[in-house]
Amino acid sequence: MDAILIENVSKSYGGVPAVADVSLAIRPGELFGLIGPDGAGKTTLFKILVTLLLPDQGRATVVGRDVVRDYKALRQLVGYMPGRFSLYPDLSVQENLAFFATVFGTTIRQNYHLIQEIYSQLEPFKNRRAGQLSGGMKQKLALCCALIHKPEVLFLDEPTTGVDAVSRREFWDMLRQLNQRGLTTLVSTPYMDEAGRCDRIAFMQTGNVLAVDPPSVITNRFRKPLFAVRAADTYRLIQELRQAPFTESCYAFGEFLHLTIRSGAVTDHQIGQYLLDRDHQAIEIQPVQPGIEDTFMALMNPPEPAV
Ligand SMILES: Nc1ncnc2c1ncn2[C@@H]1O[C@H](COP(=O)(O)OP(=O)(O)OP(=O)(O)O)[C@@H](O)[C@H]1O
Repeated sequence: MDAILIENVSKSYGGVPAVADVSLAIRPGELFGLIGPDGAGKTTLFKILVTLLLPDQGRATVVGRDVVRDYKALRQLVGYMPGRFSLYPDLSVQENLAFFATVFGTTIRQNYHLIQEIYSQLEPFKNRRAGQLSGGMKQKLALCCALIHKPEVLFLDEPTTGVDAVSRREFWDMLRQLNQRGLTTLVSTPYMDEAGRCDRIAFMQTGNVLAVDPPSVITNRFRKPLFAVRAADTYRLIQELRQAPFTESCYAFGEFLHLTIRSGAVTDHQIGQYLLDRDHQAIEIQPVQPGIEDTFMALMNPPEPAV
């Protein structure tokens, strides 16, 4: 049995589709990532799966329970960490946790072993108001609150947005540990580097799921030559590379531009010559291995068919 099964689910707001005919199956014990830009429909899909929103069409089950018909039973079985701050800022760390435990008819003591490792980092601040915690600490507390009733499936909607890089890495280490204890986890993120830490990922854009695979399979599918290019005048560089006959796509990537080649062999030397002919200065060109972000860009912007 799939841990999460989504079959042709659609949801619109005032006639505008937010989730469009999405089907997806997530296996028990998977750490599954939903990757997509703002507005892709990730939050809407999460809300449907945790029974906070009704789908317009299609059906979905979580651990075999229907998200519409069995919503009451399901709420006990899922843990949900919403994207926006979900804690009570005026309650202390300990009071927040006790509150969530009580809502689910349990106590902190009963399930303390589940959160012990994470909560031990919060314990020195247990009397501090949640609103006064750092971003990383808030996120750890929200995770404890989502786990305190011993859910079978954990839903985390952009848990690391706005959190510093070190806390993000720590958070993913915690997710992997929880997952190794058998917790199925669906996590959404706009950060491509985090996608690589999932067992499988689904790309989502404008309500549609574009591809589902393990991260390594996704990047292996990227077959076009890829170059990182940099020069003194970035603005002119991107304009002129986009006009070049050999260019399929060109987009900003950190301090460089990533350039994919239309077809046929173009060497870094030929690209360099094209830029020298246009008086570019301080040119750097190197072939690079595609990452998940490159694959995502290729999926989002498929090349126009040649006419
Ligand atoms: N309550 C609502 N009323 C109207 N439109 C909405 C509502 N909630 C979401 N939308 C729209 O539906 C689309 C999908 O939104 P959703 O929040 O599910 O995407 P997302 O991938 O989670 O993005 P974000 O990270 O910005 O939350 C967006 O175009 C959004 O503007």
